[in-house]
Amino acid sequence: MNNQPVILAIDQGTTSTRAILFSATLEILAVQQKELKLHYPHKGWVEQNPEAIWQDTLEVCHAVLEHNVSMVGSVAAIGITNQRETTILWDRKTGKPVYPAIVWQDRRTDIGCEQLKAQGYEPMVTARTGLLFDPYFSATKIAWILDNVEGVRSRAMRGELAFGTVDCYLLWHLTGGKVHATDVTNAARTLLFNIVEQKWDADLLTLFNIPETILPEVRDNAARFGMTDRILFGRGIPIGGMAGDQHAALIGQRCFRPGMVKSTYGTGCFALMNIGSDFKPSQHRLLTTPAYRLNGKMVYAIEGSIFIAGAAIQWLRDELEFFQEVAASDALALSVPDSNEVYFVPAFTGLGAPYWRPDVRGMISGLSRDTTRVHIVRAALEAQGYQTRDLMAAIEEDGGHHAEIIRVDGGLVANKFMCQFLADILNKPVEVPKITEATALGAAILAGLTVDLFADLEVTGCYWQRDKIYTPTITETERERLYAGWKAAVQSLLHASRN
Ligand SMILES: Nc1ncnc2c1ncn2[C@@H]1O[C@H](COP(=O)(O)OP(=O)(O)O)[C@@H](O)[C@H]1O
Ligand SMILES: O=P(O)(O)OC[C@H](O)CO
Repeated sequence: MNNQPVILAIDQGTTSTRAILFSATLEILAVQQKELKLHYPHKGWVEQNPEAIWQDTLEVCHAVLEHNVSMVGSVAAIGITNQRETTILWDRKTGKPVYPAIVWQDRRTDIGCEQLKAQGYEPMVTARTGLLFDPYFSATKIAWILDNVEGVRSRAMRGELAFGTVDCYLLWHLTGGKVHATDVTNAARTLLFNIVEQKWDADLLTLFNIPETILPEVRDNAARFGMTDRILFGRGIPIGGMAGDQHAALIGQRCFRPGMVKSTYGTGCFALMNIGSDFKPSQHRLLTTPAYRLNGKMVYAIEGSIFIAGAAIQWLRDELEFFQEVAASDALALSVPDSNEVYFVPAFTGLGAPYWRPDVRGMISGLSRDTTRVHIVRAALEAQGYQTRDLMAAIEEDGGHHAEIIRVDGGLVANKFMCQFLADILNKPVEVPKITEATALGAAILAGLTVDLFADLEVTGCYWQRDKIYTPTITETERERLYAGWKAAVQSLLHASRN
């Protein structure tokens, strides 16, 4: 019988939805997971069904609690973390979405972003939001729904509709439609939230032609977000933590000191460095974003965003049918000494930082008669290292700190070849924690803070444990030779796409 308090973390990712029960000493007690479908109705469009997102969330929460009935009464708080930027508009009365969720990877608004850039607005937007014009962020997705789905703009103007990223949509449903709120990290990914003044920005709302009536209230990451509707779990449970998945992973990896870096390899890859309490716009086309805000005090991070990481391995599995399980890619990559000069640039949905080219698409180069599928698999895993290397020096310069070590997490870090290659190409040690579910862990920490299971963030540091460390093994000459090949491949792609 377990009478100790436990925390339920909901991690709604792009590829799957997870519910994880954590003990008060932050060990994983139980996990339930369900894969989520992506839909590609047109080239460059990526959508998900919001109702499936909510139903899957409820299903995994019920499953994890049903399998651990003794713990149901012990859930002290819920923490929510989520794929960011993905945009949902729904009817405040019925909860029904007015359109599918437009996923962060969706590129349908790239021309609109180009036009705004050409009109010279980008410096102002970067100074206020830390972001730049790219279809990645929510604002142009919201505007697209308002402008393209019949009747939606007038319903929004009448106050009938609510906008939210996935965290906000889940909170609304978990509280039975009572709370329309988000947290500062998710708000910061919309292009509408001023992260210096920490409020929705009236000029940006005008620029994107978005009515304020649809926006949620913005709260700290550890806050009383509301109680779950009794109908859902038989009793009201406080929702105490909320953060976008990359910010939650920074917390889960305990990167509490300026200069500490984590890189999460899930569907995409996102490397964040904690830069402390001063806002600094990037000089290298990276993003400045809230790391977290607690008791009203903001800590910022510099972020490098890579759109495709694990998704490339899934593509090899599902579309090319190279293997049945993504885990098989590890042994395959290790079965050859190198990638035989093959480079795989996984720009399926454009290139993110530092290139920001929504128009380009993926490329596999260097194919010859003796290329095998194994070389392509290896090149796809190596691409994760190269993409991270593209960001690291810029993150260090923007952040003003040398990163001694990189803490990694996410589904892909189960792949030993990928982790070793990352250490080799970055020329830095790569640390894998015992709990690689850093995202859910971060949400659990935030929820635990609100219900006083932890006095402050720092006390949770003692529960972080390293599982493995990968150290560089290749020579400088080899490292630079490999990286030069990657740079040449990316340049040829960028050049070909411009012509
Ligand atoms: N052993 C592995 N080797 C390579 N890729 C893997 C491995 N295990 C998981 N992945 C990839 O990791 C991704 C899932 O990671 P996860 O952190 O759950 O993602 P998300 O939070 O985006 O849903 C998938 O894209 C999958 O292809
Ligand atoms: O689904 P993930 O874990 O790759 O994360 C998605 C990001 O939050 C998008 O910004």
